[in-house]
Amino acid sequence: MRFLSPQTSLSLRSLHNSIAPSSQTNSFTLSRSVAAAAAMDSSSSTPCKLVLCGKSSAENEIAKSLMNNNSLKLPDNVQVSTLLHSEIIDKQQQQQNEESFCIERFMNSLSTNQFGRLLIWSPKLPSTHDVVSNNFGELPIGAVCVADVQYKGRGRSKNVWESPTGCLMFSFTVQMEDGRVVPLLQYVVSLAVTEAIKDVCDKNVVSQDVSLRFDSLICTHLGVYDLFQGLPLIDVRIKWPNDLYLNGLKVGGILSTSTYKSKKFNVSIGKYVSFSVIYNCIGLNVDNEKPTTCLNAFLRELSAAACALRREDIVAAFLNKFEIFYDLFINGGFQTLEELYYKTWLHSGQRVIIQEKNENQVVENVVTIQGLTSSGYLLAISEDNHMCELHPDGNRYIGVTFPDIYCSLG
Ligand SMILES: O=C(O)CCCC[C@@H]1SC[C@@H]2NC(=O)N[C@@H]21
Repeated sequence: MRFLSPQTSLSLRSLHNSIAPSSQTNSFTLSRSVAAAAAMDSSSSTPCKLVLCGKSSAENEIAKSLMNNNSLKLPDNVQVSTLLHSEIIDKQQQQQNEESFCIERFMNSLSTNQFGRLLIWSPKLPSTHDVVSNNFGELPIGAVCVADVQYKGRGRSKNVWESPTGCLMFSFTVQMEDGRVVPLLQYVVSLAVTEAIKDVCDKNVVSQDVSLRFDSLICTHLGVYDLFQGLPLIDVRIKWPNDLYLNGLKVGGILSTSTYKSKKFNVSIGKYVSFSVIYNCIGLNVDNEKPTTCLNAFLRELSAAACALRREDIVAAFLNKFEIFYDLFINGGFQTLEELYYKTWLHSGQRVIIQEKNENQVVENVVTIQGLTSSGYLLAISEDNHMCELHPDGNRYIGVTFPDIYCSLG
């Protein structure tokens, strides 16, 4: 493994142009300031509505106590109004609003033992990340927060995440004791998103009519459909470390943050333990074509008769998938998912140029991406057979076309 000195600044670009450059204009993480985004919220004086719903009576009891004790808080003194889904009288009216998240539909598709069993839904809030991170102590692990609109959406590298209707935006928590594997969890999340989208496409077969089946047959013949029946598979791919790409365009992203909690008393095992809490946040453009593309626009291009994907189905399928993957990851390590991960990411065998900047000189080296290192960075091999580790560099753009990663300390 080659180790590079801290002073060395390396940038990296692909030799192939198979992936669109990750520029600030074709992603959702536009560099508008968070303050400007917050100022856009004209209704900040009205309380933020949080609707709680449990999968079973156990989680509904937790929901009731959160509401009765006014436990849920938001930063910046944003007022919160907590409601129980079971007590909303105008449920029927809500369901008629096509754009609103259908809680019943989500709960019916959810089949997990832990993740997503307590749902917090809001028609409009600052950021789902703020809800799960500010209320960690109150919420059961795995509680999920979904918003129809965010007015203070966060992207990585302090970017703003544009969060209009049609974008699926949700966050949930995970608690882990082994800090060494925490950096790999975000890859489990990415993989669960791409697999969930495939699952939803597969399952939609039951709702298709005869004409779509006929359509599907023709397309299968043409090689567009992966399955004899079912919606065309939407092949969302992972652009390391945390972007989701469809047809060369960014369609979603993952933001994972973590905090370390030292020596808390664990009642169930009767001893003090240290652990990390990871806030996993997902933004996926399901139904809004701006500024790049969305899953449903892609589907419509494949088949005019295809049913649109619904956010409720995707979040539920994600949590179902994530629970299975998380179990494999915790019990067998990331290697249990590695093969699938490498099939899904965009980088296997990709040749990239590393630019090493030393004072005024730029030296270029070609390396080939091999996979991930045990700590979750990119493992690459140079033409003279030296291994090196490539680190992400947020959105820094160093005058090269691809990607937004560069090589730093090994
Ligand atoms: O920069 C990225 O690509 C990651 C974007 C993550 C956006 C999601 S949307 C739901 C959650 N709430 C936020 O404020 N951000 C994340």
